[in-house]
Amino acid sequence: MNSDLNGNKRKKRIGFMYAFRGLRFVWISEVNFRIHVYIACSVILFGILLKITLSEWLWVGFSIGLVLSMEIINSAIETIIDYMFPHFHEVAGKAKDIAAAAVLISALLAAFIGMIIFVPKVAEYLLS
Ligand SMILES: Nc1ncnc2c1ncn2[C@@H]1O[C@H](COP(=O)(O)OP(=O)(O)OP(=O)(O)O)[C@@H](O)[C@H]1O
Repeated sequence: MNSDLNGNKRKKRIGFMYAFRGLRFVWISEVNFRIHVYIACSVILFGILLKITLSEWLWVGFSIGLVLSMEIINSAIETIIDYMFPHFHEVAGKAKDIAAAAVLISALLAAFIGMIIFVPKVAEYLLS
């Protein structure tokens, strides 16, 4: 019983290592992911400079997490499609386009949330 529990804990720790390996893989191979991380860092910097509120931080954090997660899932889908369809295939293209659409929707939502939070603050700053 006890050894089972310990075994599971060990598996969990190893699972985290696999996740970090996945993160490293996406960072190295996906330029779009790196661009999103740079944008996220800039948004966080702006948030600090413009002193956004706690609830605004929650929306910003949610948006960043959503976009990066979608980008990671998109990369996983692309990886498996590239393996299964090394040559042009209608289904491969369709699946990739659909996965890319998920990233687009999350990025549009993040941009919308970002505009609602930051545009009034930037305008106030510029007019003061
Ligand atoms: N094997 C394929 N068969 C048919 N169409 C494909 C195939 N691979 C890619 N495509 C088409 O080309 C588009 C771009 O594919 P690509 O693999 O370059 O992904 P991407 O969206 O540019 O992402 P990334 O640059 O992160 O790899 C796809 O959305 C799809 O429409």
